[in-house]
Amino acid sequence: MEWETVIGLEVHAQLSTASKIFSGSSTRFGALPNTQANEVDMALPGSLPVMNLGAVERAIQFGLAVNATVSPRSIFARKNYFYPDLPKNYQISQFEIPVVVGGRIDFFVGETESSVNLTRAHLEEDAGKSLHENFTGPHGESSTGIDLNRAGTPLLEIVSEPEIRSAAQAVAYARALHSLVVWLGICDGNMQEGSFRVDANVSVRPKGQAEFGTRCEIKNLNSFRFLERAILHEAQRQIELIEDGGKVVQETRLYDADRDETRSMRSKEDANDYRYFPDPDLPPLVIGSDWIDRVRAAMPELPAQKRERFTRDLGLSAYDAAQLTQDRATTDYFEALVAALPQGQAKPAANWVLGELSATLNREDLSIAESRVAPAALAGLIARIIDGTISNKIARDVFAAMWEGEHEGNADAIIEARGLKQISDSGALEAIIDEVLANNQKSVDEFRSGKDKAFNALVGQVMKASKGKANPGQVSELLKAKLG
Ligand SMILES: Nc1ncnc2c1ncn2[C@@H]1O[C@H](COP(=O)(O)OP(=O)(O)OP(=O)(O)O)[C@@H](O)[C@H]1O
Ligand SMILES: [Mg+2]
Ligand SMILES: [Mg+2]
Repeated sequence: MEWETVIGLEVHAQLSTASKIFSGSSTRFGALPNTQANEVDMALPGSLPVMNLGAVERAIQFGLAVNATVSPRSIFARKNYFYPDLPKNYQISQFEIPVVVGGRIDFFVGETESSVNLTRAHLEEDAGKSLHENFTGPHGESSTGIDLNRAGTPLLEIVSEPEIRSAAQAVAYARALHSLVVWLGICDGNMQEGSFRVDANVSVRPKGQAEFGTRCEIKNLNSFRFLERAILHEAQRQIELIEDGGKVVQETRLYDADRDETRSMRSKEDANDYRYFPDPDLPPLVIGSDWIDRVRAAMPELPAQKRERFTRDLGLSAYDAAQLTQDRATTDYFEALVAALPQGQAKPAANWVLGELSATLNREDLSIAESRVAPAALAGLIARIIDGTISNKIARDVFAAMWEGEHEGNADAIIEARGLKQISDSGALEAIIDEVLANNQKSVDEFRSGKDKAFNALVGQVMKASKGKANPGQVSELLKAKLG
């Protein structure tokens, strides 16, 4: 039987506020345990939560960026459950009316355009952390420590519709979401530190069946690779289970990266298990249109707007535009490069950024902000290709020399010093061509007897004889004239 995987993702993005969502404690990562937990975070009797407007503002930014509805009035609710690192025994979250409703993320899966609708995004607080390592109790027994530094850290939980149909699409969606929140500056995106965590809901159904299968939820995936592996494994597990006559039970599972498998954690609680009810300590969150307008006015140009501008005004393909807007630093670099080039040269600029520059950065494991060739210097190199001084092939060598800092990374100085100027003088070219023709009689004969390939071989020989410096277009013309 052919199976289809159905996936919906819940993403917890930690909002980049300096203090917690309902208290004044710092959210800085890495502090000593419990040095950043005050009476609200510890749930001492009589303490009351106070809304951090910075967190709300970031939620509004997100809502605007994904074309969602920002609720004029949303409600905080208590989600009740017991966990040692949740001192109130409930988490403040939003249930019936979240701050952001709907919205959509557009992205590419490989070179194919795709989009996923969002159900909602709501504000909530994070829990603390249980530390199971290195704790010994008074009688030498092993014990668990509780660190409440993370308790009350602001989260935006972004919930997708169950519209995703493959692990690759899930990863591409999560990457797009990640790059958007980082772009907006509302989340630092640091996955190792847990600033962006993904829960994957996975079910399978026979292809063509309308109803969804029973979902399992794999919690807290903190890398894109784990997300992909976890979904692939979970879908396979469910398919095998059903084909063996079993039934999927709704549950929460854990992905074990070391063993590369998912494992049951607990049977899944439903919403009513949490006994949600409006938190009487917090008034409804009211967001007026004036506030939304102020946030909108202060928003940076969004990746989607840049993409549109790049395709419309610069004539780039949608794919190139998407690649160039994956993060702000790449976009900034590309725009500086285009600005330093004559008009109409966006395409070669894009090719260089996405080609040679990206490859070099990858190889050296550097970010584009750390590029050893600045946009203005790269523009100097591309200008020499455009005016025919050097070929694309030679330009790659010059780029490598610029990268190594030769002649202070100045393309012109390198071309001059290495004598790389393209030979466009027809007298000089003809001399080389005559010699090549004399030495390659076989190719000449083949060409005359109708083998077109032989022509390319001759062009190649001329390029080789000129050490790559011959102007290829001119070589081709001169060759044609001589052979024709
Ligand atoms: N049959 C299904 N198969 C796969 N995904 C599903 C299915 N049904 C729902 N989903 C997805 O599961 C997710 C449910 O998230 P939601 O936050 O609404 O509920 P929850 O997981 O019960 O809540 P929480 O984990 O926050 O307590 C959504 O992303 C939704 O698209
Ligand atoms: Mg959820
Ligand atoms: Mg969930």
